[in-house]
Amino acid sequence: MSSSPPPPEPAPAAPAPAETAWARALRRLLPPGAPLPDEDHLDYSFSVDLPDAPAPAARAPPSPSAAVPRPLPLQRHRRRISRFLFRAAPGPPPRRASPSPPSSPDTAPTPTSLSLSASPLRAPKSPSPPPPLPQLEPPAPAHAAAGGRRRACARCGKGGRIAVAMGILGDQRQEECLACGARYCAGCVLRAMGSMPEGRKCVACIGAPVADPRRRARLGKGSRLLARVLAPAELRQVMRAERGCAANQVRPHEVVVNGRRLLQGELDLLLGCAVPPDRLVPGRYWYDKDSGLWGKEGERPDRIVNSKLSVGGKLRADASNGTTQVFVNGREITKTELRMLKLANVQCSRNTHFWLYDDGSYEEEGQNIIKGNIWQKASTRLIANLFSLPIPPGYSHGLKGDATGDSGRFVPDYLEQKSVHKLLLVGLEGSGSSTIFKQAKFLYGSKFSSGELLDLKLMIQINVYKYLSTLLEWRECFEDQAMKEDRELCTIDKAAGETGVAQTRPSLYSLNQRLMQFADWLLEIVALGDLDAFFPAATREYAPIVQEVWKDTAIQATYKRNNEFHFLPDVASYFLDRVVEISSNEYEPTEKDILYAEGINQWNGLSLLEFSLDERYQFTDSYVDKPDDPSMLTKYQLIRINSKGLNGGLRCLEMLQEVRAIIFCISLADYDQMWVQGSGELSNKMISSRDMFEDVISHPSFEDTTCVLLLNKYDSFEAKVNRVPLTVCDWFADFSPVKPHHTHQSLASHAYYYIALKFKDLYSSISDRKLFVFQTKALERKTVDDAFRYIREVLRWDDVKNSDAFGSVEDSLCSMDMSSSS
Ligand SMILES: Nc1nc2c(ncn2[C@@H]2O[C@H](COP(=O)(O)OP(=O)(O)OP(=O)(O)O)[C@@H](O)[C@H]2O)c(=O)[nH]1
Ligand SMILES: [Mg+2]
Repeated sequence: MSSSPPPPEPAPAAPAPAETAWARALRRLLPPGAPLPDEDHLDYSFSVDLPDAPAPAARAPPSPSAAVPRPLPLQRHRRRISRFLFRAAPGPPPRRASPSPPSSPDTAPTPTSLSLSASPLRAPKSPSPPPPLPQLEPPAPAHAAAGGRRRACARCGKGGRIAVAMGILGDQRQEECLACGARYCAGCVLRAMGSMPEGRKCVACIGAPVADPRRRARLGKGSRLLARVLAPAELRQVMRAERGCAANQVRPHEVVVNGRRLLQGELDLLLGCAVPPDRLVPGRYWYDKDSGLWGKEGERPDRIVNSKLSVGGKLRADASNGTTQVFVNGREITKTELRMLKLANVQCSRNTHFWLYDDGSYEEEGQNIIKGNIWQKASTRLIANLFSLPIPPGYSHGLKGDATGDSGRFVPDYLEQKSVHKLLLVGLEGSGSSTIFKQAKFLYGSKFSSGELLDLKLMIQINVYKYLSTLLEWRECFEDQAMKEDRELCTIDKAAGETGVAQTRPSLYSLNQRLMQFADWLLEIVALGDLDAFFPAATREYAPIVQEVWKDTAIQATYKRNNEFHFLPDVASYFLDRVVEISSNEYEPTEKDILYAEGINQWNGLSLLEFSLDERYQFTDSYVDKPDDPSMLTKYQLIRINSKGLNGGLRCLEMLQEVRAIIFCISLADYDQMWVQGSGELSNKMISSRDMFEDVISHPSFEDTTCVLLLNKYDSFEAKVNRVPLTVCDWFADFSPVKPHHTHQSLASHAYYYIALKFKDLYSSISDRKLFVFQTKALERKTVDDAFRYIREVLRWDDVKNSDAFGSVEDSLCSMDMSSSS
């Protein structure tokens, strides 16, 4: 908090006398007493939670008696965890920066001001914060702001900047002519554009081409204004005409293929073939007739179109600016293509010349022997997909089932030829990234296949043994500790003159001999790293004894002290309670088991999920003609890499091309947890997450990539933060919340905003972009759905921001959904 500027003081509840209609309406949307945000400095870049929980005590930090376990060098234990033993009491109270002085309401941030700086239009009673979707427009593009009149309606002259600001509340938006760029307000658009036989064009512009190529991005995409003035069926017809009419198509002379301008017949051939270049815009392209590879001049291929089309000139060796000295059909390929071929085990030394055919088969020039088929292997298609190289459409169907797991479900049709937003989901182990992935699969993907379920089942079964071994290790530590104390007592008694031999007695943590034998055996296996090998043969055989050990009073007593140790997930008891059921042959993981399981499959490395989201967004009345045309839906590809996969200097991130957004997942509840870093050092888990976050966002591959931070496990965090002070994490040492009486902000919300701002500050110190933050409880599906819709809005807003740089898309859908955060 200290690093962020002091938030504005809460405004008085009554509206100021000079308030505008805009301000009055906005105030109705805000919680009582909330100050109006500064119109020019709205920040929607993080979601907020205006809690419905009653306010706890006025001064928030919990008492020092809620001591947090601190590291205690107890003894060198023979097993791995002893080094990391912690105990709660007796021991020094948690270290705090200093007893925080009572902060004055003037200087400390108030919950109200926090919420407002975050998202003023957040509905107060929602359990999880929906994306900040005010019906506000983004700030005027630079040219419009400067010119003012530029936004006036070309017919009635009304509008301009203030009217657009009024448009925040709904009814003064404008529509732009695709040809000349004139803008019309809702009242004039139908008169100015008539029946729109070619879509959004002034009557006088009918027949004229779409002058600015950047306006092409809007072709066929509806807008809120049109949705208001036209009936849905009419709007669909207009959008279809806009996409399909001849005048709006690219013109032959605007398209250069292999160094030659196209003729009308060639363009017709290109656009009329079964797999045409998607959304062809004016530009210079190269085309490999034999393989069907197609790309922009000087760049790697970006799609595969029909082969053998007689269009354009001859393919040149330097068409894609390759520098690899490896040639495919006469073109020197790019480094990315070479990397992909190498990973696909295609032998390509320097000066190799290949012939590649449209079915993926290839041969070396002059040898006349087909050496293989590059598209046949699922792994090659995956790699191509990750490198954003195109894949032929024919390969998405028949071979879908030839690999297991999500990473085996490659590339449905749309992935090959249409634009897909790649979302990279990462986070430290246990942050919940795989839970979010699984929720996304439940929400938008297909059902878990039988192969995937089997993987999950094996993973759950083996994890039960891991949980038990963790408990057994801690039991040993506690037993040693208890015996040591007992011996000390005996020594004192002896010194006091009592007779008898000082003998250590079994403690609460002692196991009987039979169980002890099993425990020793299991711990040996774990210590040797053999659990995976010994499993799954032992599952069913040992299930009854695992159950017996779990129910034993010694283990239950150990489990009761689980707040004193780490590395045991909350879900351990959920699965251990059902060990016999889980270990049976017939066991099938339920939906809840799948979510609770830690991971996605046994390898738990890389997983892919392709999906699209329903365009009708709950917080807006945005309109897209989706029902008729599913191809209009934006497609996403969620790529989840677990933290182990990111080890080794994040090298695998270099392979990922064109990632549209990083979704970084952090568990809020990690602030008091410990974590063994790659170096073997023990550190606070939140700080380890922070370090990983820094590494990922400063990776050169993601310089221009949008980042959304998901602060997950808010449920655990809410429960924990009242017990364990946030300040136990050194990074949060200056957290000192103040609770003004007129708000109902809980300590958890305070702490959440504080953490969000810490990350935002960190991000802005590294990047000149804005960090978007969203709160999730990944076990609650709705919050994950909200998170993905939020991410969609962030990306749309990004698009609008970019388009606004060209001054062309003020009226696009996106502009209504997400306002500026700059
Ligand atoms: N209480 C609570 N538990 C959660 C939440 N999200 C995930 N979990 C649980 O936390 C555990 C770890 O979550 P994962 O999704 O496996 O974490 P991860 O980031 O995938 O970690 P790795 O797979 O180990 O890299 C699982 O048992 C989840 O059920 C949450 O929001 N609240
Ligand atoms: Mg996991």
